[in-house]
Amino acid sequence: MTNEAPRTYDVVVIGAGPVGENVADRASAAGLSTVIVERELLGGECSYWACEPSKALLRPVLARADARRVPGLRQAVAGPLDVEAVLAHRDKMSAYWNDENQVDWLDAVSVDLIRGHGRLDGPRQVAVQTPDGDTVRLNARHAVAICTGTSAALPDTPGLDTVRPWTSREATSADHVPGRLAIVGGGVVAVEMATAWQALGAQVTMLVRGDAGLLPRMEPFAGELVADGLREAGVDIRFGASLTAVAREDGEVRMTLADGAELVADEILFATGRAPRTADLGLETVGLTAGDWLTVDDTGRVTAVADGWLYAAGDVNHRALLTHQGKYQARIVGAAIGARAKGEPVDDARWGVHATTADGAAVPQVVFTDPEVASVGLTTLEADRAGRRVEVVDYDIARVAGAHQYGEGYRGQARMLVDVDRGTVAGVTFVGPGVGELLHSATVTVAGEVPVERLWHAVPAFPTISEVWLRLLETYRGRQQDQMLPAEA
Ligand SMILES: Cc1cc2nc3c(=O)[nH]c(=O)nc-3n(C[C@H](O)[C@H](O)[C@H](O)COP(=O)(O)OP(=O)(O)OC[C@H]3O[C@@H](n4cnc5c(N)ncnc54)[C@H](O)[C@@H]3O)c2cc1C
Ligand SMILES: NC(=O)c1ccc[n+]([C@@H]2O[C@H](COP(=O)([O-])OP(=O)(O)OC[C@H]3O[C@@H](n4cnc5c(N)ncnc54)[C@H](O)[C@@H]3O)[C@@H](O)[C@H]2O)c1
Repeated sequence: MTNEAPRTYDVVVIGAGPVGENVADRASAAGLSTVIVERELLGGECSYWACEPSKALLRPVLARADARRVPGLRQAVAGPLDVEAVLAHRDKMSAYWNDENQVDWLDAVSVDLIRGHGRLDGPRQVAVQTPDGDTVRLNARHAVAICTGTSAALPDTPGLDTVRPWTSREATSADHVPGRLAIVGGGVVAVEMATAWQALGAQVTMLVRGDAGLLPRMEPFAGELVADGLREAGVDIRFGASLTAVAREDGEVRMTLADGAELVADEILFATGRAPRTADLGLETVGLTAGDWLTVDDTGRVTAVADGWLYAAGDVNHRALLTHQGKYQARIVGAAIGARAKGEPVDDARWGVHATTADGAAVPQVVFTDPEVASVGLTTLEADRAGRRVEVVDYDIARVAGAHQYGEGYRGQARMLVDVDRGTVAGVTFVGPGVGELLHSATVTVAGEVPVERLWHAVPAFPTISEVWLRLLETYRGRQQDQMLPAEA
C-alpha cells in the first residue's frame, strides 16, 4: 500500500538472481532480518536465460562430439540431434521459467520476498513498485545490497530497431531453429551459441569485428582452437567484419558490412557484451550516477557511498561476470554485513574470510565449446600488464596418454604461467575436449598459491588427461635445467 508505514529490516537485497539469493541467505544465516526484492523470476538471468538453458543446449552437442571420437561408438551417434528433445530438455533445465521451487527455498532460509521493481530512495531506503502499482517502502538498519545483474548491451547500428534482434535471452529460449543465424560478436556468448545452434541445424555466420580473434580476453590459442572447431562444424566466421546497417525485409534480416558486403539471415543475435541494470535504480538519490557499474571494495561495499551501508555483488560490480564468482562474492558480502552488524571484527586482509581476494587472483571460467576452454588466474598478457615476471610453459595435451584414451584425434593445448619470483602458478589455460572438469585442480593450485615444488607430490592418475600437469612440470624443470647448463664455449 502506498501509504503503508515503511517496513524495517536489517538487510534489504535488490535482485534475486543467484547472487542476491546468496547474499540474503548468508545475511539471514548471520541472524539478520532480511528481505529480497525481485521484479521478474527468482533465480535471475542464470537460471532462465543464461547458464542453465545454454548448457542444456550444449550438453548434447558436446557429448555427441566426444562420442564421435570413440572408435566403436562413432557409428551409433552418426545421425542428427533430436531437436525437439533437446529443446524440451532445455525447457526442463530452465524450470519451465517458473520460480516456485525458489520461493520455497527462500521460505526455508527465512528470507522475506517482495515482488516488484526496487529503487533506492535515499540512504538505507528502498521503494518497491509492486506489479499492482502500489509502493512498498523499506528501511535497512544495516545494509542494502544491490544484486541487479546485467542485461545485453546492444550497439547503435542503424536499423536495429526494425529487426527484432535476438539477445542472449532469445538465443537461450527460442522454440525453433532458424535456417540462417547471424551472430555479432566473438566473446563467450557468441562462441557458445554458435556451437549450439549450428549443431541444432542452423547455418551460423559469425561477424567478429577487429583482429583480436575469438575469446579476446583469453590466451590467443584458445580462440584459435575454438575457431578451428567451429569452422569444422560448418560455421562461417568472418573476422574484421563491422556491421554498419541492418534491416528486416520480407521476413529476412539484411546486413551491410563496412567493406560493402551484404548478408542475409533469418535471425540476428547480438552477443556484444553486457550493461549493468542500474539505469532505473534510484542511484542518483545516494549521489551515484544512473547506468554506471558499481565499484566495490574487497568486502563488497560501494566505495563512492559514505557510511558503508551500500553493497553491490555479482555482475553489477563488473568484477567477474560469472555466476560462481558472484556467489563467492555473495557469501563474503553476507558474512561481512553480519560481522559489521554484530560489531565483530572484519577480516578483510588478503585471503581473509571477509575479502573477495579471488576476484583479482583466481577467477575460473569454462567455455562450453568443442573444444572446451578452461582457464583460471592470469593470462600471459595480463601478467605482463601487471608487471609479474612469469615463465610461460606450454604443452600439447594430445601427447598425454589420457587424451588418447579420451578420444581418437584428440586436439588440445595447455599453458601454465609460473610466477618466477613467488615460485607459484599465476594462471592456467586448458583447451580440449573434456578439460572443463580439470579446471578445479588449477583453481586450487592458483588460489592456494601452492609452491611449484610441492606440485610434484600431487600425482595425477594414469591414464587421465590430468597427467598434463606432470608434463607441464617436466617441461618447466627441463627449461630450468637448460638454463643452469654452462654456456657452450
Ligand atoms: C547466455 C549466457 C550464458 C551464461 N553462462 C554462464 C555459465 O555457464 N557460467 C557462469 O558462471 N556464468 C554464465 N553466465 C553469466 C551469468 O549468467 C551471470 O554472471 C549471472 O547471472 C549473474 O548473476 P547476478 O545475480 O549478479 O545477476 P542476474 O542473474 O542478472 O540477476 C539479477 C536479478 O535482479 C533482478 N532485478 C534487476 N533490477 C531489479 C530491480 N530494480 N528491482 C528488482 N529486481 C531487479 C533481475 O530481474 C534478476 O532476477 C552466462 C551469461 C549469459 C548471458
Ligand atoms: N560459460 C561461461 O562461463 C559464460 C557463458 C556465456 C557468458 N558468460 C559471461 O557473460 C558475459 C557476457 O558475454 P558476452 O559474450 O556477451 O560478452 P563478451 O564481453 O565476452 O564479448 C563481447 C564480444 O562482442 C564484441 N563487441 C562488443 N561490441 C560490439 C559491437 N558494437 N559490434 C561488434 N562487436 C562488438 C566484442 O569485441 C566481443 O567479441 C561474459 O563476460 C562472460 O563471462 C559466461
